Amino acid sequence: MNQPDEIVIAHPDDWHLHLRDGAAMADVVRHTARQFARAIVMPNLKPPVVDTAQALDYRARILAALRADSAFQPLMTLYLTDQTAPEEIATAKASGAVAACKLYPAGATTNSESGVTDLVRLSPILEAMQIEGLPLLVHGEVTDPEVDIFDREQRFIAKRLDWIVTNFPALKVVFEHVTTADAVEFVRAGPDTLAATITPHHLLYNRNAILAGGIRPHFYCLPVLKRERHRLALLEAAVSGHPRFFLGTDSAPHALGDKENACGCAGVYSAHAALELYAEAFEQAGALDRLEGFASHHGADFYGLARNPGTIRLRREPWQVPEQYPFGVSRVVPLAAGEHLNWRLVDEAASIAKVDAV
Ligand SMILES: NC(=O)N[C@@H](CC(=O)O)C(=O)O
Ligand SMILES: [Zn+2]
Ligand SMILES: [Zn+2]
Repeated sequence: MNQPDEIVIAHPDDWHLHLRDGAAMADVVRHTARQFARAIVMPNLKPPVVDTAQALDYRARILAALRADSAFQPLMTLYLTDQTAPEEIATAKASGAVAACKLYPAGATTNSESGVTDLVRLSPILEAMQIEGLPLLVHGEVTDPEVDIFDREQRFIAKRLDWIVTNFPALKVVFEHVTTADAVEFVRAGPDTLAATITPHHLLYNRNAILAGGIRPHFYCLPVLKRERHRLALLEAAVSGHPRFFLGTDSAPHALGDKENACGCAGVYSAHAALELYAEAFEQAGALDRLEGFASHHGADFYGLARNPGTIRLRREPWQVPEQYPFGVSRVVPLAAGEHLNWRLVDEAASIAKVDAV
């Protein structure tokens, strides 16, 4: 098979990212800024980003943490709660800085304690978002402790997501970090207002990575990795060229001690090598030519934003991923730590900052 040594694609965006805050954020944001032009920044800080004023403050802290020559643009999100006021939606839209609102079912994932407990009572907010044209981003898992953790996404589709899509036909909905064949099918069969992000870890690993041969907390995330059949369905969707599947890393760093713990946190850190990891997955599927649509076109088109000018270049140049990166007062263990990746991002653009390993 013809194996290219270089890939040049339009400057991509990350449509699902956790940057955290403070000193830890300063350490991770440059990893994202050297790869992506823009990113949808998740609002699940402690306390969460629940209104426009907080989103603007957070945005200013992100911009302050970037190198002076960086052109990276954070696209902010609001964290919906039972208390979100419908008026807040118009304020958010008018700010020009808030690109979407995030629905965390209460208790579904990291820092989701303040999330929504009753979807039907959220109707006035969803109505306002539909009118304002603000997309809804969904962590799609039911939280019922009776439901098996491997079935929580699938169950969410029938019990919740279908209801949202049916009742708010003009609302743009992104089913975030999909992990199952069921989710892929639902998005494919759904209207043009429904899209999904796919992470690099769900494309590259199945649930054996967490549990076979020992328990590996750095592969633990939510929704949890699924069996191989689901990984293959995600890979097929990502490389299919379908415009409603696009890149969202869900890069979610936690301090080493919070992962390697008797009750380890959910979240995988992938921002250090996001494009390299996606390139690995697309090459495995023999579909490197589809990477650009997935990484650089589909997301912008769905959000109704301009595609980025400029390009980035990946070279076939095997390199070893560092075991750890700095993370505020701690360290973070990245995805594929110590492993060799075949592709490497070539730093070219003036806006691309060098990031040093530990
Ligand atoms: N994906 C994760 O496992 N964790 C995310 C939250 C989320 O996206 O659900 C985090 O903030 O750590
Ligand atoms: Zn989530
Ligand atoms: Zn996330």
